Amino acid sequence: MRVDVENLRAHRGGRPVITDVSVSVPSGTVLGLLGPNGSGKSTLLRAVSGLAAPSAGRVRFDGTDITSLGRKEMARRVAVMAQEHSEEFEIPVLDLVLLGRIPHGRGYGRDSDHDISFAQQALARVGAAHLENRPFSALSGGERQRVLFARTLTQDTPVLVLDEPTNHLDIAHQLELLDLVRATGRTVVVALHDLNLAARSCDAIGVLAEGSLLSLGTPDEVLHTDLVRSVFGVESTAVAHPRSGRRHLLFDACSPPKPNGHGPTNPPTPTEEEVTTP
Ligand SMILES: Nc1ncnc2c1ncn2[C@@H]1O[C@H](COP(=O)(O)OP(=O)(O)OP(=O)(O)O)[C@@H](O)[C@H]1O
Repeated sequence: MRVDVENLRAHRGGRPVITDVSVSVPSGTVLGLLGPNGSGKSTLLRAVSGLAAPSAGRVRFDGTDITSLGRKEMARRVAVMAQEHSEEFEIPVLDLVLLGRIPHGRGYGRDSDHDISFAQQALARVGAAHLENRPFSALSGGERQRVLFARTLTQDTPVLVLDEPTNHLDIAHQLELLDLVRATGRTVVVALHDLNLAARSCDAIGVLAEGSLLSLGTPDEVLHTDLVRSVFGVESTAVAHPRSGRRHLLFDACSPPKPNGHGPTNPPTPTEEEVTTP
């Protein structure tokens, strides 16, 4: 399912936080959103998933304006993994994951064998099958994150919206989760903070700064040392990964702040040697 964001603007707390963002995500591809804290990634994801109405512009799924879709129709098209979750549920993990089946007609009666098997398979895919009878509230941060991703998979939607899904995960589980995201073949919009992980796992990268889409393209097109300096205020060196050949950024130090103390300096002429990927 194709996702188109057209001239989107969004306010939070009465303040504009997304200004005129347009981006298209072809069916079955992964768009990674990068940007400093507060740059508007979560706000954009909330608009894409229909959780918050934009102040202008629109989001289309396969050409259909999502404002014309009912709640259940949306829930069959897009599953969301939010950054913050207040679920201190005492309920067993399997029951929490089964909530993902609600848009597919499950009432509040008994779960069907098909739904249970679907949820168990999702738990197995995220390496959490052994947790199915544990109370969700008694899990570690990383275990919760994997269970919540299993619930997202269990919703079985063509679009996934994931807000920092690798939070709390150890490195093996970060790589596993993002490989799994790709392997689903769904259309994915995912906010990430790790630039190299994003480069490894996304077809396209969009960089947000102060609510604007500053750069959009393939990871190799976007992730350059000058962009990293100007957006994140960090000096870096780009090298070719010795095994994959992919562009990999090594981070050195924060750039000196501007004289007014706000943010990084304007990018000077790059001094780092940049190794071009083959
Ligand atoms: N509930 C809210 N009320 C008022 N302002 C908000 C609210 N939530 C977010 N904001 C503001 O909107 C702006 C964008 O926030 P958003 O959460 O979209 O950024 P983000 O890029 O996802 O940040 P992070 O990387 O820290 O998760 C920030 O300036 C933030 O302070």
